[in-house]
Amino acid sequence: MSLSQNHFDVVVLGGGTAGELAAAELAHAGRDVALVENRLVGGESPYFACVPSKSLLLSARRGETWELAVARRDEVTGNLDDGRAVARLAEAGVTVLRGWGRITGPGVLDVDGARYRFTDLVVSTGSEPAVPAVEGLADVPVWTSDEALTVPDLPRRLVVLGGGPVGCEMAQVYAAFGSAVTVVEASGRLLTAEAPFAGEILADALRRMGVDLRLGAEPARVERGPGGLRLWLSDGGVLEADRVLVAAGRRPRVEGLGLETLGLAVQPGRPLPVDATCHVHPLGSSSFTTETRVLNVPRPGEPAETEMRLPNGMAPETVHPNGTSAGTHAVDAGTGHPNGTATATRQPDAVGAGTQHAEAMDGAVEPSEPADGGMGHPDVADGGMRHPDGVENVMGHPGGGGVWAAGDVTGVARTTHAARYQARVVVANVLGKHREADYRAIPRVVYTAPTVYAVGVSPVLAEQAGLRLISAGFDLSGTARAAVDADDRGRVELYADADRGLLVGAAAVGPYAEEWMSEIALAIRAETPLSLLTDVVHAFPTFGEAVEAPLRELAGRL
Ligand SMILES: Cc1cc2nc3c(=O)[nH]c(=O)nc-3n(C[C@H](O)[C@H](O)[C@H](O)COP(=O)(O)OP(=O)(O)OC[C@H]3O[C@@H](n4cnc5c(N)ncnc54)[C@H](O)[C@@H]3O)c2cc1C
Ligand SMILES: NC(=O)c1ccc[n+]([C@@H]2O[C@H](COP(=O)([O-])OP(=O)(O)OC[C@H]3O[C@@H](n4cnc5c(N)ncnc54)[C@H](O)[C@@H]3O)[C@@H](O)[C@H]2O)c1
Repeated sequence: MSLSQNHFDVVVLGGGTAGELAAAELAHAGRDVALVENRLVGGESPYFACVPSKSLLLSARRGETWELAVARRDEVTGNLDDGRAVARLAEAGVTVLRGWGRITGPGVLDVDGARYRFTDLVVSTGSEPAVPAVEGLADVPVWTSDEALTVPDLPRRLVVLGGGPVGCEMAQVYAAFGSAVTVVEASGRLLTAEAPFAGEILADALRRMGVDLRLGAEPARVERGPGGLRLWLSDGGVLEADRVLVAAGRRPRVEGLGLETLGLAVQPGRPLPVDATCHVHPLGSSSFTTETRVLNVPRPGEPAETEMRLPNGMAPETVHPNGTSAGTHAVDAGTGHPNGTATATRQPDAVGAGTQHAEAMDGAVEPSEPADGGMGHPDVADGGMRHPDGVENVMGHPGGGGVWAAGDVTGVARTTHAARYQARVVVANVLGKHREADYRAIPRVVYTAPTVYAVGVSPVLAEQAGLRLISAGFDLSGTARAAVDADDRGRVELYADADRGLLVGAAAVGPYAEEWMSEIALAIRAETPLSLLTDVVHAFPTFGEAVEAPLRELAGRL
């Protein structure tokens, strides 16, 4: 039972991929949950990011017209109507609070002037585009991916700032439909975080489409010229454009949330630091770095982070040894919503009447983020335990409640699948079933043609972390499938940790690499011995056969 009429067991701040999933699963598990969303329930992925970009890329591959591509894109994004998503949450028993949510003190939430109370808080506020400080840029109309993926315009000349995943996908889309595209990338190559061969093959594919790549340059100044926009580059080049698309990275959304009132030292544009359970720590108290998250091994000179490791053979979800009786949390798991009706009459403190429930219940088209989209049945059992490590100090609740975070706001992995994974970790821990995230094998995919797939440790990361890698590669042109498909662009590289004798990373460029490389993600995550991997038989003729030779080579060298 709730402590009072305006009290929720859990408030989920931000209703994107992570928030939607966490809210639905916690409600399924019987918790009294409110989800606060300022824009569209579903967040970036179904409306402004993954789904529209993949739809446009597919239309480009099929050779459709721009008009057809835009119509198809708008259909799969449900014409930006989140009614169906809201209805699904209501059915799960989640109260959707529309507006900007802000924490005003321990256990207190303000949503546009209405006040609520809560025990646990899940921060899933996502990220926003980072706009570089370039003279004149703020004075001219620019696109971010939000506009590039929602408007019907096809600029004649498009300059894309940034050659990361967003910049490369968008450059390919607009070039395919006829825009004259220039990509300005500050570093010397595309996809700088990945193995160099990946960016090189992609650069070649984009150049063949007519994309002008200005690598190692950045804009120094932008201004309106007589016939459009003019950009002066750091390398002396000058570009004319009708539109500038900023794809220069994203910043975790941590400002204006009131997290400081919980004792959290929020830094603008910096991720909320979380531990392996996705529990938020005050800055400085967490020693986790991106490198150690991905590597799960200590960097030279760093103490081992045993929390992040999984003992051999142990499943990732384990019951915490201390977790069986720590809870004095005032939640009655038996009073959840049988079918979503219980939340419809909730009154906020500052609002006298009216419902705070989902607004738009009758949306037309289902945004097509695949699979359970946050509405799947919870994959964790209920429990009465609380997080054991001092959460009450942060929240000011003697005896219960924690601050958790999932998705882009954590700065970890920053993909939809990672957001969902972290949301599940949060759900388990809020329910008192200790679960730790393992980020060793989260795939990173750029859905261009050819596709770029990477997982685990990249050569760049290994160098930063001082890890000794042994690598072996194979060109897709060596497979029979490439001959059959008349498409021989691509390559696979596999990376093993020389000291541990294990496969720890991989990169592949090629048609549908995101599908046939999944087994490598499993091999990395499961720490499958190379001797076993070399015994796996692949169907003939497939691109998947390309991993066999490098696996044998690595096994022979280790
Ligand atoms: C162009 C582009 C393409 C991408 N393509 C892919 C892809 O193909 N595959 C992939 O895996 N990933 C892709 N990504 C990344 C993916 O979109 C994100 O990792 C994912 O959407 C993050 O989900 P999230 O729940 O953390 O945040 P979001 O989906 O951003 O949700 C956060 C939500 O919180 C709301 N919010 C924030 N603060 C408040 C507040 N105070 N009160 C109320 N509401 C608030 C926001 O309105 C938003 O709806 C892409 C990203 C971009 C930009
Ligand atoms: N398919 C996918 O999974 C997918 C697709 C798109 C985006 N995403 C996610 O979206 C996030 C954002 O992607 P992104 O590509 O915007 O960011 P990014 O940080 O990956 O890449 C940004 C690029 O912009 C460059 N840059 C920065 N400032 C610049 C400047 N002033 N001039 C020129 N270049 C500049 C950087 O060197 C970098 O290469 C990523 O975290 C990514 O994981 C995922």
